[in-house]
Amino acid sequence: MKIFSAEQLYEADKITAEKQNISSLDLMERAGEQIFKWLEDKMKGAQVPLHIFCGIGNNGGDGLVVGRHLINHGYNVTIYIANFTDKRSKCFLINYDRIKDVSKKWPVLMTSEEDFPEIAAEDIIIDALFGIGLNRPPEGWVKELIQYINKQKAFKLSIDIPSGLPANTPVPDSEAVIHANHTLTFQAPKLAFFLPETGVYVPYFEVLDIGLDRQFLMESKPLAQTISKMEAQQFYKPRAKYDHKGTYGHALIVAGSYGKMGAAILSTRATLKAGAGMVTVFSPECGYSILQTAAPEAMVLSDDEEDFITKIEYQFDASAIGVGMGIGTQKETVAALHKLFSEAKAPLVIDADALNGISEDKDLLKVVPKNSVLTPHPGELERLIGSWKNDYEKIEKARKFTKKHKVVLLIKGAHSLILFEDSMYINTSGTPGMATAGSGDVLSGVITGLLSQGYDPLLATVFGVYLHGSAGMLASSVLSYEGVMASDIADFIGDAYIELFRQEQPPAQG
Ligand SMILES: NC(=O)C1=CN([C@@H]2O[C@H](COP(=O)(O)OP(=O)(O)OC[C@H]3O[C@@H](n4cnc5c(N)ncnc54)[C@H](OP(=O)(O)O)[C@@H]3O)[C@@H](O)[C@H]2O)[C@@H](O)CC1
Ligand SMILES: [K+]
Repeated sequence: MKIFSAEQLYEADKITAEKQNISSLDLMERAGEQIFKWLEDKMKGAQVPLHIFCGIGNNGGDGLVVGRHLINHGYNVTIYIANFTDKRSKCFLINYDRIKDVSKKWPVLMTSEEDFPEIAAEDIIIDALFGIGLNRPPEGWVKELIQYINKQKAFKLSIDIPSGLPANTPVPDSEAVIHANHTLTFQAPKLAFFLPETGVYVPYFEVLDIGLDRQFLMESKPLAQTISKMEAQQFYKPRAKYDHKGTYGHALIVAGSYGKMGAAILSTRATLKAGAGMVTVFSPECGYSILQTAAPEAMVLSDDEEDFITKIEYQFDASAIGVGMGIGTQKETVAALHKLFSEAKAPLVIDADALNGISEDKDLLKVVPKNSVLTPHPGELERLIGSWKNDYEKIEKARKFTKKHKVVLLIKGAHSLILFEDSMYINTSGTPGMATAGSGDVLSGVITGLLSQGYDPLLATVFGVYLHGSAGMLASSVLSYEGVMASDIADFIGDAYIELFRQEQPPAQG
């Protein structure tokens, strides 16, 4: 799914009105009706008190449309207008006026803290204070209203975006944002929903299609693209009957050091599970017996040095190379990486200690081959690109890095981000169960396994991250979030492939 900026959505709004020959008011009616239908479907007439807090812009206008439909259908509704300026939008005013067609109870005008209402824990709050038009921090009693709403135990449903949160720019005041339980957003998800600093305000959201012009949306370059099952299905390369193990390549995994052989086992197993035809692991001597026992399907080459890697030698044409998992940053190891990077003919996945090596030794960065995949977690990323003030600055700096070094950058997190040239992909699979040691080693293995089968580096990364997250979700569904270990994620990669094409069961009749 494409993610657009607030500016693009305003533009889409304008073009839609022109092309469909409708007014902004009609579009607001559509948007409000969609929210109403969603609520009606859940509430089915229940008389739970609903408190709708409206601003004076078009987000407030949406709130008024929802309120009108709810009142019309006999729901128990109170509408409040946060009258923070006199500059009310035209569509707001028309919908304000329309309330009198359905009720004698005029909305409550709020002008200070004294107007804040009592709200019971069982009630429902609908937040229509600010939408994507927020352009400065909420101040004074409006900020207090947001904080007052946050203190309530009642369920909070935000319209379009939690009020106080901008769609795709930094939060002006993190103490003045609605912590929504659920958000119903129009047409496309907003970038803020997926970033670690702002995603906390949007634990759950649904996208409501309000029929904005398809052609405009298709032709506009989005800020980012989310990857879910539908997109991932299209990435899959089917296998042919007469393919053999050579078709899927011979991957090289360079991993492990004394006390960290687990990283080598996990990435090796994940490379095989993702479908590489053959895998050879290169490790220090201490890893030889361990790997032969723990990963019997793989071949093992070992260094002369017992505890860490000092020179990486292999006599075969590797189809892909995954390097860095648990190798440490001994200076001999970093020197061996120099040679590996300079001579490598296969696409590379560079992870963990190999990334730390790059951050410490700028000469090593110079020999990273073009189109390599770098897979930092936030700490490793900071060592690569320096610190950032907020998630948007992080993305900007990371993008500069990918363009300068011509690499694919995968920033790991709850929603991993993949940056390459001007594109950004956001993964949507995964669970908190994957926040466990070794999960990253499995991910590097999956991407290496896909590269080995001929997926190009960007596709291998985007698809690999999706499969890894899906394997984590499947493992969590059987083992619980707490019970999932990295080796379980590797074990469920096969299920993640099957899940790609599993049909959703239709709901049972009656
Ligand atoms: N195409 C679409 O996607 C569709 C969008 N629709 C809906 O429209 C929403 C966007 O509406 P919007 O542009 O009127 O802005 P919104 O967020 O309601 O209000 C902000 C207003 O308040 C002001 N203001 C800003 N910051 C402030 C602050 N801190 N403290 C005080 N005031 C502040 C600012 O005015 P200013 O004072 O700057 O003149 C601005 O006018 C969108 O989220 C969706 O719900 C649908 O109806 C249909 C299709
Ligand atoms: K809102």
